[in-house]
Amino acid sequence: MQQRKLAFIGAGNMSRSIISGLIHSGYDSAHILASNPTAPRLEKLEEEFGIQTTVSNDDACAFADAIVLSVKPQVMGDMCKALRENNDLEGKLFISIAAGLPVSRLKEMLGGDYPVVRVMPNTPSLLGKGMSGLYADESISDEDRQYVEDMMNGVGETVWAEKEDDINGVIAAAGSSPAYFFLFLQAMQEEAMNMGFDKEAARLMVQQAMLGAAEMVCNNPDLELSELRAQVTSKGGTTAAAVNTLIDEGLSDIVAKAMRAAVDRAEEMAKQL
Ligand SMILES: NC(=O)C1=CN([C@@H]2O[C@H](COP(=O)(O)OP(=O)(O)OC[C@H]3O[C@@H](n4cnc5c(N)ncnc54)[C@H](OP(=O)(O)O)[C@@H]3O)[C@@H](O)[C@H]2O)C=CC1
Ligand SMILES: O=C(O)[C@@H]1CCC=N1
Repeated sequence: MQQRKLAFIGAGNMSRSIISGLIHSGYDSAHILASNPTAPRLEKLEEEFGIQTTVSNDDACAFADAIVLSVKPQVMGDMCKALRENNDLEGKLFISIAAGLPVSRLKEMLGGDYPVVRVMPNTPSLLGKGMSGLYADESISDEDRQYVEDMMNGVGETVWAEKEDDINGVIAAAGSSPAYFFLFLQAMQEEAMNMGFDKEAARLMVQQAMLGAAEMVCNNPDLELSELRAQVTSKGGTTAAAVNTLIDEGLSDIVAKAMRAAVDRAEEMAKQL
């Protein structure tokens, strides 16, 4: 992997997840810096990963060859405005992980035709189990593409989006989806507690079942998901009773609507911000 000097502007949940994955994949901590207006998050990152930190985005800009724009979409405009007013941005590669902000809008915010690659990661990057969608337009050099791909492969799996709009599909399927799984597990934990298990036992059961199921999916790429389900489902048995309830209550429809809502929200943000 090219060891460029990499700055994260915005040291929140997603930056921490990527930084953790990068450090564990061998990225030199001396080549990573994070900036954030409040110090506590920075102190934690320094302690945990030995990276450099600063409360000044301008110092981050001066340090970096590549800059991950990792603030909330709603503050991106103001943050970029200050960045372009105080710094020479020529020669920097920008990597935006923000939902709903197209490359064209990011270039306007940065005030020039700088190279911008979009990455849509997810928080399991923290454990090197991330899933990221990448998008770069034709102006981005092969070297820059490779750098971003290698960086995100260091923290999980990657797919390139052919069209920029496809990034919104990545948000629905992978960026936001860990939250869907957490919600599903939470509902299962709660029901297990209603059945009399204490909180810890309820959590252990649902998390271990999920982990085993996830590993079965990953270890059997040739088996359809429906086949894995069939292997658990005895005719006239308990699984059939549960699964038929989920199907009859419209689970597929609910999931489709939820994913569509994520895409709609990303499209709405693109118009508003
Ligand atoms: N969380 C996720 O699962 C995913 C998030 N994303 C994207 O990642 C980006 C960050 O999200 P996330 O990490 O969840 O959000 P967080 O709120 O956890 O992190 C944002 C960070 O930005 C800091 N910040 C605010 N203003 C500035 C500024 N002017 N300059 C520098 N830093 C600033 C905040 O500091 P403080 O809180 O101290 O004010 C905070 O630490 C978003 O654009 C989101 O769309 C993409 C994929 C997945
Ligand atoms: O909720 C959000 O907008 C961000 C993008 C994907 C996950 N978190």
